[in-house]
Amino acid sequence: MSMSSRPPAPPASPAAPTVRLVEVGPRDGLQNERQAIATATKLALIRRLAAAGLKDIEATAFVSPKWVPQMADHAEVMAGLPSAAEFPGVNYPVLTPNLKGFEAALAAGAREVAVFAAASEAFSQKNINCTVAESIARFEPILAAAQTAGVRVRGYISCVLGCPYQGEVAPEAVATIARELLQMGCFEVSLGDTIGIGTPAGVQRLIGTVGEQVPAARLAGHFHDTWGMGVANVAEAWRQGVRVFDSSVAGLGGCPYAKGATGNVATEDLVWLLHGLGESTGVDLEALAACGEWICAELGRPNGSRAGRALRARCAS
Ligand SMILES: CC(C)(COP(=O)([O-])OP(=O)([O-])OC[C@H]1O[C@@H](n2cnc3c(N)ncnc32)[C@H](O)[C@@H]1OP(=O)([O-])[O-])[C@@H](O)C(=O)NCCC(=O)NCCSC(=O)C[C@@](C)(O)CC(=O)[O-]
Repeated sequence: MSMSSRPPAPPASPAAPTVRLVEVGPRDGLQNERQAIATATKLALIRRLAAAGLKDIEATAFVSPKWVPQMADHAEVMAGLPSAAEFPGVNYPVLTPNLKGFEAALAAGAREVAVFAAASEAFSQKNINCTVAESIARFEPILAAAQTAGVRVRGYISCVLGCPYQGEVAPEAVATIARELLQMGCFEVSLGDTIGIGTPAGVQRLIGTVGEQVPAARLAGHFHDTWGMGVANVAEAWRQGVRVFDSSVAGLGGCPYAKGATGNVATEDLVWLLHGLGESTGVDLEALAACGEWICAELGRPNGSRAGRALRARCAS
């Protein structure tokens, strides 16, 4: 391709981010990988993500190693995180399904945790072996202990746009759980399209309904890209006023309890979209794309980011 016909460079991101990106690659992106990934590789991924400018990097999950073996090295990951001197202002949240997980996370130095519920009873049983109401009750002592310890708690809701076991999910059910999580003390609720089945019309209905009970400023969008709607769904949620999005470098991932679900929307694709919308993310897209290429080579899997592949092709031309 000649220089003159090259596409425009990605718009640069000014210093102060206007949209917050929560990079979930080291957790959501890796939890479903069949091959055991070395802790050193996970830590190298986290370091590269921080170097690319990401400020919220979900590092691991304090879940049962019998349920998700890939996250069994959670304490080792926490022990090897970069220092605040190396990457100032970077936050490394972790998943905690119950008090046991929270206590282990706290002992390992976590300063932010996430509890995870579902808007579908069937998914709740498969994922955390309890009903939705039981899961909320399990979170109560986590929220209380976190408050005492000065730890922030994020809430996730899975299957907000459909369930792999149950099918349709009513936006009203999502709204009720979102309100409950915030009332319990979660600072934010991330709405998970776990199987990536939603479309922008569904996102519009969802945010409209949830927004009647919860301000958009307290919501995050967590879209998987299984059906190729990830970027479109982020754009719609953004249009509805959501300014926090979860994503995974190179589109890594999938959920162990949602067969066939692919990774999250790729962080590179989101950064390209958001910069194009005039938002700033604080992320260096080229460094991020290089990180995506590197982790895909490490894992021996294709790069799921369209923007990442486009940047690579441009650099190679
Ligand atoms: C919740 C449990 C633990 C219940 O699992 P359970 O088997 O019902 O737990 P239990 O309380 O009966 O305990 C059974 C054993 O697990 C141990 N145990 C109990 N708790 C823990 C813990 N925290 N850490 C380590 N070990 C633990 C406990 O000590 C005991 O050990 P044993 O006596 O048999 O040796 C289990 O179902 C679990 O770990 N589930 C996690 C599933 C998971 O990680 N899913 C993926 C993350 S969610 C997701 O990806 C969706 C999201 C967030 O990205 C948003 C979206 O896209 O939708």
